[in-house]
Amino acid sequence: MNHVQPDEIELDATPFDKLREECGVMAVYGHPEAARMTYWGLYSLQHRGQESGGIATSNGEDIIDVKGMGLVSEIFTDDVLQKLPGQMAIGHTRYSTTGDSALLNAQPIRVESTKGLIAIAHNGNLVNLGTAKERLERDGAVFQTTSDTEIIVQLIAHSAETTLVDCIADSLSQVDGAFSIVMMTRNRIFAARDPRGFRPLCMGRIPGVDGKPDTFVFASETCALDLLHAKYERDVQPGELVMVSEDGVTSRYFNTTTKQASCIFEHVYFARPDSKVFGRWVQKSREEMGRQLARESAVEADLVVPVPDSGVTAAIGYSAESGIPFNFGLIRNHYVGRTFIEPTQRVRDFGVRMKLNPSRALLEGKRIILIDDSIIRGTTSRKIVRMCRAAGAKEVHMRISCPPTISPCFYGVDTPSTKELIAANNTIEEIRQFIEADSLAYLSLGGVLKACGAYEPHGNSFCTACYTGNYPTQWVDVDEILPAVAVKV
Ligand SMILES: O=P(O)(O)OC[C@H]1O[C@H](OP(=O)(O)OP(=O)(O)O)[C@H](O)[C@@H]1O
Ligand SMILES: NC(=O)CC[C@H](N)C(=O)O
Ligand code: SF4
Ligand SMILES: [Mg+2]
Repeated sequence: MNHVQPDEIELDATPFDKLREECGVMAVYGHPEAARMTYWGLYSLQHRGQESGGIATSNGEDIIDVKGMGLVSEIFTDDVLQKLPGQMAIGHTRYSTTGDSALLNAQPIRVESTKGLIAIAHNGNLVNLGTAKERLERDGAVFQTTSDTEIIVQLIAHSAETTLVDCIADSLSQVDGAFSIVMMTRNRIFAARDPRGFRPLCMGRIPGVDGKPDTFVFASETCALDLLHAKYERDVQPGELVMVSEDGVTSRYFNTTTKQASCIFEHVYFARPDSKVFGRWVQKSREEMGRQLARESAVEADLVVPVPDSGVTAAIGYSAESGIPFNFGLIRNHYVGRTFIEPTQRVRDFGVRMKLNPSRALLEGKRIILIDDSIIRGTTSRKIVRMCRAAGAKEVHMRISCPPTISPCFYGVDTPSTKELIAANNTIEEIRQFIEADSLAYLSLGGVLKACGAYEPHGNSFCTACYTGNYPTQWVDVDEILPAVAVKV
């Protein structure tokens, strides 16, 4: 066995200095308070990235941007928002997957190019950086940042096409990997998704009052539209480039031949349950994952206990299907963020204890089933199993609402390397011993796909590479993706 052994807690550790999940993007076209609307939207997308945030606005003549490290609410005070005039805005919340976590790489990235001023915000990760960047540098491109996102703008600037929209389509057809992007020039907004549709991106509309034109909104998740009272219209489709200008909304496709591979982990963990992602409610998928898990791995017990926050919806489904009562046996401190990508093991251990605390009144003398969405390093599970036993639980059974995570992600999720993924290096029985549970079971791959509607008519096709090691793109570092020892189920 090759376990990471949790160290003892170090009280002077700073456990929450790097809370990183995913990126979130927002765009608003045609609103007198575009910056403020974008700010509220980003607030709803804060769970997708907490390293840095930024908003760029256009007043028709110039693009002004404000970016900072930290949370959206820390960067954008009322005074700051006043400095962002204009009826168009794009925004971003970041955790880095390419390039440092530094202000330099915060987004939106604003570039004065041969094709005019362009600002861009990106969720996802490009996987053919080497070839594209080298070629651009040979052609004289000077990069301002170390992030992958700038490549898209440099490709636009160096495109031989004549119209801007053709240059954008040309650029997007040369990059590979995951990109849900919003872009802005002085007078237009663009929104696009990579041909596989890895990451979500939706479009909404706020009807204009008193004969004024409608406002168009783009966001990573529909929960951002709700806050703005924007009506969800549709998703930006994989391979689609949407443009909003004073002439209205137009759309074209820059790729129609690549097979869809939307990220299933969005439904398992990342997205908020109140969001519709890839045209499907996350709530519905997650509840169904819990139901399917109960059908696949039943166990006798007195109580179903979710690991908050991400395990809650699946636990509701598990309880409904099994008939075993549900209750919050673990209480979450809401002032602590996500823990799975904390910088060091010691810090992560401490983080789990600060974040979750058992409710002895509910657990004492009970046989409990803990439901979580994933085991990444095993830190959370091991800690909480111990905590629950210390709080008097008689038996602790662990159920996970997705298959074992055996391979890292290269498409915008900062999963740890293969050697840190517990399921890449241990059997399920070994993991059970490590987390000290009475039993452990994962949802099957077929089960998670079914729960996400993949087998329904017009169901999505998903990327499941973190469970299978089968990556939908070719441009990945092969050494890194091969599990040290594949999980023996
Ligand atoms: O095996 P580990 O390395 O401990 O990681 C797994 C845990 O990390 C995630 O939750 P997280 O605490 O990040 O966020 P959440 O509050 O949204 O559930 C995930 O939902 C698991 O609970
Ligand atoms: N997680 C993401 O979507 C990151 C976007 C981009 N690749 C960056 O690193 O800044
Ligand atoms: S590898 Fe996993 S996390 Fe990454 S896009 Fe595919 S399913 Fe999503
Ligand atoms: Mg969790």
